Amino acid sequence: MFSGVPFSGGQREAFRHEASKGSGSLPADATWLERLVRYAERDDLLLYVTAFIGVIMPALVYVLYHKAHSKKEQERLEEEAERRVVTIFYGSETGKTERLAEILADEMEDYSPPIVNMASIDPEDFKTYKGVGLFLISTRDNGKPPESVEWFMEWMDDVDSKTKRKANFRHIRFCIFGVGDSRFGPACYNKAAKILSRRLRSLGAKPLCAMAFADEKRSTEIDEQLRCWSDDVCEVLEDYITGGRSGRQKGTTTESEYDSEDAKREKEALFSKFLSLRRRRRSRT
Ligand SMILES: Cc1cc2nc3c(=O)[nH]c(=O)nc-3n(C[C@H](O)[C@H](O)[C@H](O)COP(=O)(O)O)c2cc1C
Repeated sequence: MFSGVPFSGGQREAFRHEASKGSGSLPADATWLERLVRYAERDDLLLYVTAFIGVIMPALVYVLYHKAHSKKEQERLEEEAERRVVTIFYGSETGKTERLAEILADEMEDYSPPIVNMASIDPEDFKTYKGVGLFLISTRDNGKPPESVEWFMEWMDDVDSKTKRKANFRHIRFCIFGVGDSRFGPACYNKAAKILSRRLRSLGAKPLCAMAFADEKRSTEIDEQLRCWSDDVCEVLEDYITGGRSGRQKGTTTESEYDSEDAKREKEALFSKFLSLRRRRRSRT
């Protein structure tokens, strides 16, 4: 019986036929699924199919996982790159602030910031901006912003009242340098810069540093006042760009700090002190 003589081809076929009969012929009312399974069982088809799935599925899962992961990583890198973009926005009535914007761009050449006149901002582009905005804005008659920029200020107010949420500009970080003259009185002094700051914050944008005001009344030239500010900004920017990914970074001013009148006065006083110290140091050399 166990002579090792293999079955002949005819015997094997007959055996298979018997086996298939033995596994039970399907009842007449068998469902299509049962028929399909029975059909697949024949000639080891089911075995091949399951073996194939067993090999292919893990490979497929691996490929899909890898693809999803690398897409996420790419998105993260793109977001990071957008966060590092620095743009100088200016609003100017007679051109002085525009000139300051050019000086600032030179001072910050490491960041190669483009200079954008706020009068020609595209609102749709601005809505998707995720970088740092350095805003330079002057104030004209009775605390008004430059005429060419009025629409932008109103648009920000409008977006705010329409969306009623702070999501839109939450990625934007900003620093503001107001250009004005304190001889126009405290109510009007650098009022446009103050309004701009309020509007940006009400839309969710976050200040990176305390607002600074150039005062034409000071004996220090406004160019020099700007240069002092840009030194501060460079430091804060470096912190921001190389530092934490979100929330408060070193040098970031929280809203409450920013809002506090005392803090503002203190910073103004410090800025003036800093300017006169620097002036004295320069005159000595
Ligand atoms: C007619 C006139 C009105 C001004 N009104 C204000 C004012 O209300 N508040 C303020 O801080 N500065 C005021 N300033 C000072 C300007 O903001 C300052 O001269 C500034 O450098 C102008 O910059 P710009 O040429 O970029 O607009 C006024 C200047 C002029 C000539």
